Amino acid sequence: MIQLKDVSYVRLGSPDLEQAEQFATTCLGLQIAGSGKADLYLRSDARAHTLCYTEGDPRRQTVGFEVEDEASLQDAASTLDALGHAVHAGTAEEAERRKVKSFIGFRDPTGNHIELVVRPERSGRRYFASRDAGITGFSHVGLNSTDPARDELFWTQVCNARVSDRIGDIPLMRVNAIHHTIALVRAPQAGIQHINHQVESSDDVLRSYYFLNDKRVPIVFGPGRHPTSGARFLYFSGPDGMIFEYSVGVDEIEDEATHRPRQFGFEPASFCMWGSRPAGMALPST
Ligand SMILES: CC(C)C(=O)/C=C\C(C(=O)O)=C(\O)C(=O)O
Ligand SMILES: [Fe+2]
Repeated sequence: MIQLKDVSYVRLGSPDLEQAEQFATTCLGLQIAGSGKADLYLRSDARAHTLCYTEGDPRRQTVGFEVEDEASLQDAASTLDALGHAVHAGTAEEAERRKVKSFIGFRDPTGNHIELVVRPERSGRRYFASRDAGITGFSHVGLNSTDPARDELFWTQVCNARVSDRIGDIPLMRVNAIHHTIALVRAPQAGIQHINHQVESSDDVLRSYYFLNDKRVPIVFGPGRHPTSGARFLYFSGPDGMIFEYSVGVDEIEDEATHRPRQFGFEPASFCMWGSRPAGMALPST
């Protein structure tokens, strides 16, 4: 079984790196960690980077997950290969661009591009926000799925993800104690459905609501509270239509052995217990 430790980074293609930088620093609040030939690295926590914009097609989206060590990476490559997933062994140059020791790439059953990485770099310097959004770190992703039941089996049986809760057929899955690191949302094609950063307090969520409204950043859901993880949240849209989420107060699963996933209906109240309705997100809005 592939033992995922944590989500590590997201790589997003963008035709306009200047616009991406502007949004990431003045709206989202990430810190520029450097730029390469066609790469813009951004930090949100102690890691050297957690988001990288690369010049190119916005449909090129990748999520990186950390595995324990080189042996685990090689085991993962064999497992995926045996199951018929084409596995790309990252070159030294590609690994350097990702600030990791080594990595492999493959596609999940929907076609999402996934990378497994060993020894992602941390920074000796603390994260210093470009705007005071209160970000404490990159925490989870929503992934599109053309068949959530099939993909849930991939993430839970081929990998070590465990379902914390379900909303309709959307599984919210953890790979460590945090309520979820991956959510699978039904969609017609592969892609990242949303990118979550944790913030320090509910005040940060609400402050950003007013701040982003002032900046004319489209708010697509919230402020609200998820009955699933208990988190207070705000979703807004960034360059190339990518949805970003701030949230605070995500539950931790206290007892791995006894936790049973709860089933929530596929209805607005399951996404927000305060009554906020998603607008422009592929979720039930009425
Ligand atoms: C998948 C939808 C968008 C969702 O937001 C559902 C719940 C939660 C939560 O319980 O915190 C998320 O943040 C999430 O799954 O991303
Ligand atoms: Fe989320």
